[in-house]
Amino acid sequence: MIVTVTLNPSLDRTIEVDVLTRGEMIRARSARLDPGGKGVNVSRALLAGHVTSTAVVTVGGPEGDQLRRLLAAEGLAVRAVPVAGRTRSNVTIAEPGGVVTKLNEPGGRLSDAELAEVAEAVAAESAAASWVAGCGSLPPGVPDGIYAELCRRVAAAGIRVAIDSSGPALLAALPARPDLVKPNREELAEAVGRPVDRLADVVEAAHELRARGARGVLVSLGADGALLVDDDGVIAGDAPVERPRSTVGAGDALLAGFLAAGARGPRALAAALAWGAAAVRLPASRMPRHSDIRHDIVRIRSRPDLDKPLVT
Ligand SMILES: Nc1ncnc2c1ncn2[C@@H]1O[C@H](COP(=O)(O)OP(=O)(O)OP(=O)(O)O)[C@@H](O)[C@H]1O
Ligand SMILES: O=P(O)(O)OC[C@@]1(O)O[C@H](CO)[C@@H](O)[C@@H]1O
Repeated sequence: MIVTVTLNPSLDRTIEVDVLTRGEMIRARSARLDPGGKGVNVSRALLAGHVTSTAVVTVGGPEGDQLRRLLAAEGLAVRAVPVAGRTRSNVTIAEPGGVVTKLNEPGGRLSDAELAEVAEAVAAESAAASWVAGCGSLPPGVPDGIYAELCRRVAAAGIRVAIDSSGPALLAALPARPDLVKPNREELAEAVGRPVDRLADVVEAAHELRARGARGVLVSLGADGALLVDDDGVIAGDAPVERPRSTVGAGDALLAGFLAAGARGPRALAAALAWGAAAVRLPASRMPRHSDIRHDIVRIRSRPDLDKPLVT
């Protein structure tokens, strides 16, 4: 059983267009609305993969009510914490070939009292959990140290913790020794303050995050696949997708696949890559079901070519 925590969930509207031209009126090909936010997506992917999960989310305003309805329609187990600020709406413009432009709102402000209610909800829901995953950006009013606090509380209860965030929230979480962090290439580069252009740079930066406290580092690298650095060493892999449809939520599917497969070693990395690739072949942030996942396309390398320049 895996608990996810999303402090800044969203309604994700995806609009498919032939081409995005700034300053013009564009007629869309299609539009769809999904429940969103990184932890929400991890729980949706776990549900699709038949892994028990509960999503702890803040919900506010009419958008929050709609988020609850969308999650209920998907059959997700949700612990909704009502808050005064309204749930944000994020927009994705998707062009053919998987090119996406995202517009993410900052989200409604959370008060200290609301954060205390989230902490209570996490404690209540995680009694039987093997992992708690804190995912996504922090809305206004939330201190950068919130994920560090989550790590300490969850670890004290003997439960493992994964953090998928960026910027100061990710940096502040490291000394609290998360069992896993899942930066993408950009987030990793920001965390170490230098560009990450080759696999060797990724390895070096991941080691740096470990030196600062993270026990395991799973770096998602878009079309370049993913790289795992933990106590067992370094492994990398990829799973090519010929016709990407939407990369939105692929990182969340990757993390879900990794946790679902035991979060260690080549087997977990291979599952992560298969789930991530399956998400990329689906529209918007649709999460893959068993029938969408292809394990035969995954290539795992225990001795990756470190000089290889990254393409995405
Ligand atoms: N073009 C692609 N081809 C094949 N696999 C891809 C592609 N893009 C993404 N993936 C898979 O999805 C995983 C996650 O992608 P990415 O690194 O873009 O995550 P992310 O930035 O965290 O995404 P998000 O925040 O939208 O969930 C990659 O590690 C890879 O396994
Ligand atoms: O603004 P954040 O919290 O960094 O990311 C939010 C978000 O872009 O992440 C998910 C995809 O990973 C989407 O469902 C959602 O819109």
